[in-house]
Amino acid sequence: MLPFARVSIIGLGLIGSSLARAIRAKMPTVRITGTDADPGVRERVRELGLLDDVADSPGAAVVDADLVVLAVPLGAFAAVGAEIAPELAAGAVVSDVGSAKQIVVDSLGPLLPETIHLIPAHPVAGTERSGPDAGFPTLFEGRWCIITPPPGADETALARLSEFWSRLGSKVDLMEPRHHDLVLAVTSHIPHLIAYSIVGTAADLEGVTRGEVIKYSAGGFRDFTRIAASDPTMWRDVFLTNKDAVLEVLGRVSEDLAVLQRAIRWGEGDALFQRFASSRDIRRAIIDAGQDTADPDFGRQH
Ligand SMILES: NC(=O)C1=CN([C@@H]2O[C@H](COP(=O)(O)OP(=O)(O)OC[C@H]3O[C@@H](n4cnc5c(N)ncnc54)[C@H](O)[C@@H]3O)[C@@H](O)[C@H]2O)C=CC1
Ligand SMILES: O=C(O)C(=O)Cc1ccc(O)cc1
Repeated sequence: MLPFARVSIIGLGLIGSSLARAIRAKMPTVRITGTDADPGVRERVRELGLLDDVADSPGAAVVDADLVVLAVPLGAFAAVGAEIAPELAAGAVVSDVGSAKQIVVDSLGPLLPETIHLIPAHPVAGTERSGPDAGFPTLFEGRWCIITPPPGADETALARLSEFWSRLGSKVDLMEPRHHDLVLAVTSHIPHLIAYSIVGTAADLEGVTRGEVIKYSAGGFRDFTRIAASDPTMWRDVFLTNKDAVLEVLGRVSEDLAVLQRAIRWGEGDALFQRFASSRDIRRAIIDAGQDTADPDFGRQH
């Protein structure tokens, strides 16, 4: 039996539209409704035929749904929560795909009626692109989905959401929300911050023209520009909502950079070598774990 029969998706950009496509592909009998604040996005999703019904408001989109998934930037969660709360069917599961998790419990929890089960989740899968045309049905295949149930969460609701993501091809892990935020600060949020920073530095550097940066960009810089092309609204909200963990990790990154700076200044080749050699080990471990999405074999190992 399917874990959910009527799924509603609020926010139909990269992740929301990928979710709709994946549900269509893996659970074709599920009825999918949803909405987006942008009328142009609603129109495009209607043209693409991704949903059974595109509603004009979040309230109308969630009526009768047994699973509601918020796929909007984290800064919009409280507003969406307030709009859907009065319309939710008793017993519905409310979940999300947000990149930070404690904020979801804090912002949505107090707004939802007692009959509703809040089970936040984060598919650790995405790209630097946004909008409904950027979505694709295989986005979640072979990727982790981290579920962060609040203390005392309903076991049946949790099991149904785990089954839902498994059917979409994801590997499911459970984590405490604050721990998720610390782990993702180091593996995703700080790397994005460094990319935004280094691309900004290159653009502002006196004595090097923008034309030279573009013409002579080596692979490393090009990889940073891909990440730094990610959606500014989404990432502004990630840093504002995962502030504590990001600042904690950023403090460590600054200290470690200062150590490297000092080693370069004093010609400490051994220290640089040791550091670079242990970083290479982490890269190899990622490839061995089948987590390198640039690998042409990615997905085949799963
Ligand atoms: N982009 C990525 O690679 C990943 C993003 N996420 C999370 O997924 C969520 C959505 O991100 P994307 O799909 O990438 O962004 P996106 O920009 O492609 O789509 C977001 C959509 O939400 C809509 N929206 C904004 N405020 C709204 C509101 N109040 N009511 C209804 N719709 C509203 C926008 O019009 C837009 O179409 C974010 O919370 C992000 O943290 C999670 C995993 C990966
Ligand atoms: O495109 C990339 O490199 C990403 O890192 C995608 C991504 C962005 C945000 C998430 O919460 C999860 C994955």
